[in-house]
Amino acid sequence: MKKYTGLDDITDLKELIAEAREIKKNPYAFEHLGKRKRLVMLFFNSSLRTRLSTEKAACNLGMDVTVMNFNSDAWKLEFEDGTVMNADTSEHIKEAAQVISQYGDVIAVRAFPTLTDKAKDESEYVISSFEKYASVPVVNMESATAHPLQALADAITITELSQQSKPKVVLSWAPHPKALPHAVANSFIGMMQKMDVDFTITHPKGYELSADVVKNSKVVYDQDEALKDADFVYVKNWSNYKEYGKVIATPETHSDWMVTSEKLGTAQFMHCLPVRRNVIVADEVLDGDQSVVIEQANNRTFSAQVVLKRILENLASKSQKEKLESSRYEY
Ligand SMILES: NCCC[C@H](NC(=O)CCC(=O)O)C(=O)O
Ligand SMILES: NC(=O)OP(=O)(O)O
Repeated sequence: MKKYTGLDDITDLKELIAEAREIKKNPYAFEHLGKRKRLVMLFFNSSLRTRLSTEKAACNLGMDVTVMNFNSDAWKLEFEDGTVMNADTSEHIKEAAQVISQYGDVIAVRAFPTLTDKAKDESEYVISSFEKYASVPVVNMESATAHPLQALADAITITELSQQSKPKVVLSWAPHPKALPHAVANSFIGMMQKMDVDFTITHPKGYELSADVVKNSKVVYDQDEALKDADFVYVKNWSNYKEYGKVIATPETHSDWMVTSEKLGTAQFMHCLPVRRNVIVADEVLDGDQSVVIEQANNRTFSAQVVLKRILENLASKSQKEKLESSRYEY
């Protein structure tokens, strides 16, 4: 694996999940692979799971880790080409990405969307600029439109906990007071399209996600109908996509979309966390036996670790090739 910025970087999902599960059984088996390799993690937004699990994954592989909260600690970055930088941005991504590439062997970035400028968000200008100007592999720790490390952890969790060969998985929108990104839902949908599952999406009318993401996945507007006989219910809020970034359906107008034990039936409950109790989901669900959110978060370590392992292996084979080529040149 050369990088991990989206689900398209996965060539063999089944193998990747199987390998992540092996790593989970034996997390230190490759503790020498990352020796003298450094992961630099850059956060433009808050994080609990991604920050701690990705650092743990890197350490399990013997890597060193540097974490930087970009907004509070670094210079404000300019991403536009040819700008006269006489306002509030102090450093251009062109220099920053090249400089960071000298300090880190892998760069991981978290950068949420503006939720005000759809075109800018969909251009993924932050993570794609890092990809463009960095000379080392880039890992997506949740960008404007995608959260592929989360989706891989979700796929591991469903594979581990499924009691059916083709489980019924439902992604349900739920209300939230704030405008939230589409990234988690987008990547979960993309992942379910790659898996052998019976997949349904449910949300209020008008809350359609990008057609480029949903493709031909089934959408059912009646939540009760969608949830019928589900094996896994994945709940997530997202802000309106058409009226970009707006909160049209609120916890007040759509409290009936909150997931309760009655709605869940016999399904297992999933959420990427953090989750707002009694807004997205009732206490009884999170505190009950059918919630798998803690194990789902545990799998973030193994999703990050399998990705970093594949990237480190690719770096090792690249440097092996370079050594061979330079020794050929000497003779
Ligand atoms: N990384 C996991 C989810 C991050 C983000 N959630 C949030 O911002 C929730 C914040 C709050 O509930 O205040 C999202 O939906 O993409
Ligand atoms: N699920 C997830 O990405 O959590 P954090 O935002 O806490 O990293």
